[in-house]
Amino acid sequence: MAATWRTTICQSNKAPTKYPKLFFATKLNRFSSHFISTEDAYGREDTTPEKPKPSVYRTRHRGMEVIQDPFTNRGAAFTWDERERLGIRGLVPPKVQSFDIQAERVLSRVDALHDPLNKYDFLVSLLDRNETLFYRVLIDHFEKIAPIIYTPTVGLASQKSQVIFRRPRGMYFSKYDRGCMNTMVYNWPQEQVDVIVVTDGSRILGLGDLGANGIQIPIGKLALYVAGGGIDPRRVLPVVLDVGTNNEALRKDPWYLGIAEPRITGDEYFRFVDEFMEAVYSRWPQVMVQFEDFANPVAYPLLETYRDKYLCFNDDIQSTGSIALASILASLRLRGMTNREICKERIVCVGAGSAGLGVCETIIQCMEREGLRSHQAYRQFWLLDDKGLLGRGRVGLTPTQARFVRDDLPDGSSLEEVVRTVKPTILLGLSGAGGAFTEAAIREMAKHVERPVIFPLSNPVDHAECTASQAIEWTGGRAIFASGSPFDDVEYQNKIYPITQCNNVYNFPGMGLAVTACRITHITDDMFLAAARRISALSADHHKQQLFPPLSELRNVSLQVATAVAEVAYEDGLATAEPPRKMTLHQYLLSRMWQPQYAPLVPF
Ligand SMILES: NC(=O)C1=CN([C@@H]2O[C@H](COP(=O)(O)OP(=O)(O)OC[C@H]3O[C@@H](n4cnc5c(N)ncnc54)[C@H](O)[C@@H]3O)[C@@H](O)[C@H]2O)C=CC1
Ligand SMILES: CC(=O)C(=O)O
Ligand SMILES: [Mg+2]
Repeated sequence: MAATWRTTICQSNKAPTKYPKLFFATKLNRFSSHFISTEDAYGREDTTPEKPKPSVYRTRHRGMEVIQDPFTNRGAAFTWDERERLGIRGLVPPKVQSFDIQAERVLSRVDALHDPLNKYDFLVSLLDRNETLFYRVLIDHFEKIAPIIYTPTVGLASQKSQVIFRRPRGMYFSKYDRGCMNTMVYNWPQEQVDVIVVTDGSRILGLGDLGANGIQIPIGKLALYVAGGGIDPRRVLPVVLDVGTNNEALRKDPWYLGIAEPRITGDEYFRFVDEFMEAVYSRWPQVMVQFEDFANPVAYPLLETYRDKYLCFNDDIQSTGSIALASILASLRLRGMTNREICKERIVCVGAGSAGLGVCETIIQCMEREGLRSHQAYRQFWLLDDKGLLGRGRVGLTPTQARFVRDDLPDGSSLEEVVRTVKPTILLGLSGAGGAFTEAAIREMAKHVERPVIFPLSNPVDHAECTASQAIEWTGGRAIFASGSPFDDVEYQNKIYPITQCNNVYNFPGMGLAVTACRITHITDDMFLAAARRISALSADHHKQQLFPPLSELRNVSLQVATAVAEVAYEDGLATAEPPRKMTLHQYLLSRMWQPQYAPLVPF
């Protein structure tokens, strides 16, 4: 983060008379051709998509401060005017390098590195130096860069966080900060924050309790909010709640940067989170909070406590539910069926934690809207956890799990037994247990259905319940496959099978854009359902067997999600911003997307 934070953005639509040359020197770079809207990074101007109006960045920094602030730094790309006016002449190499060349150089450095963790380290250090360039490269090369700053490599980075630590990013609230959080939030240098992603590190991807190392996940998610949803990078805040860790190896590691004590639990834990939420909303009443990677025993209670009180959602429960539903709806289309036929699906879900339950509950909401009664919808599901099928007689279930208890098979039945009896049409994996979809189970499933839908959604890659090639091979090429982490396309019997990534990244950036731009006051299940339907409708013939567009189209998908969410919000009276009359909702949201551009940098 920058040493000082005095840069602001000029909101003016008028050419600043003082610096006419600079203003007219502004060029639209190639992002503009895709996302022509406004060059105002905060997007508050009443600009039309057809007539982008350039803005300028104004800064109070001078000299080295300009270079050390990642929001104003441009490396060797400062123009001569900027060098002159900001006092940096002689502090940067004499050649004015173009943004394109800079991006090319970054990409070649990434390609030259072989170890994924080194790539991660290189990219995060770029983020620390030059945010605009980082986002330019990420947006232009989502498919290459996202797997480094997001799953799977972010998992490795979380495990090694104490080794690769360079400088802090985001905020840490520890159990020793109790009583101080109300004042601590004012230590964050930005006046405005639109999105907070917070974790307590208790269930990081499928890797378990990683304590304060979990901070890498909010950092990665927020990078995708910016790149995918066009959220202003100055207005995002990654947070870790360090309530201790039950990971003994971390506690014993002298390099570990968190509190090396067991986690606080029960009322003490919930009071801690309460203090955090109150502190955050006392400073930023309109911020959206995303709960991320909280272990199941606390994830649902936290969501239930706060969903009506604050502007918040749980990514693993709600966004994952939305994207999994989108994948299923898209698979219906591939199978030549209508959305209504979702009611006939027999769904086996391996994993009955936050994500598994969130996904199944979202599908049930969709089935209900397609005409099934609630109890009928629940009958279409068979859930397994680490003890096997959730059956009658099982003790210790949460209220949500208890709704899925079956009495047609014994409690604890294995996946193979369940598949043999149930003959599922859809097999979901949200267990974090790599390899949980056995060859026997998948071959058995493939005996009974023409197009088995197989979604091992656990992250990172080696925690997926099966690989893409296993699913394709064991079903003789008939599987409709999607995975949580990216897999390469599969070649099987001289045919290429493109692989869809089914990850909540297709959902949350668009949610953030809609909430921020339309000032949505409350996030509802209907918004997630609308997002799912919109994403599923994006599957197109040109994507062949892919269920929806590849990650390279994340920005457009996010815009579609935002539009669907905003439509619901306005209809339900939950959006308070008034988009300019001359714009459609879609145009307005587009105009609000931050773009990585070097707008002319001028002194205050
Ligand atoms: N693709 C995506 O967008 C997302 C994927 N996930 C992934 O889902 C996985 C689970 O996440 P949560 O539900 O939040 O975790 P959780 O800890 O709340 O739940 C895990 C569940 O899996 C069960 N389980 C563990 N080992 C098992 C085994 N061998 N066989 C059957 N069940 C087993 C547990 O009993 C528990 O019910 C993680 O790997 C996570 O990365 C989570 C959110 C989004
Ligand atoms: C993708 C995600 O949120 C998870 O694996 O937890
Ligand atoms: Mg997660």
